[in-house]
Amino acid sequence: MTTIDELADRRCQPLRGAGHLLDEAAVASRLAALPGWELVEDGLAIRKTFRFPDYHRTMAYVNALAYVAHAEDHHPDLGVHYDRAVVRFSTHDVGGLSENDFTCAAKAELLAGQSR
Ligand SMILES: C[C@H](O)[C@H](O)[C@H]1CNC2=NC(N)=NC(=O)C2=N1
Repeated sequence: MTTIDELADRRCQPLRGAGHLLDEAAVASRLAALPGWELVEDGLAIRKTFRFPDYHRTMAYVNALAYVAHAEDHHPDLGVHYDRAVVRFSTHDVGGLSENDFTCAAKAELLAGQSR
């Protein structure tokens, strides 16, 4: 079984090409470690909506996540709203889901501090 800590302890790697796509079983085992994350777009991406009490806290989270994304050189698509942030990961250089998406989703999850 994959745990969220195992995922979050990894560092993103530069990946390019469809050879880095994760297969269905690999996606399923990683997704099971990420509470509230769902597979979207026919399995090409994962997504979660994080809810916050107000705009200030939403922005604090989004900015912290941007810092992590910069450090990992792997970037989420973000929907930013008053009381929530919609975080979507997919690896455009690979054309779908790679290890990097789950590494960063786990970091995004622990950063929100809502899963422990
Ligand atoms: C060179 C650099 O590693 C790549 O351009 C990275 C940057 N961030 C990225 N972010 C995401 N989400 N997918 C990518 O394929 C990707 N590629």
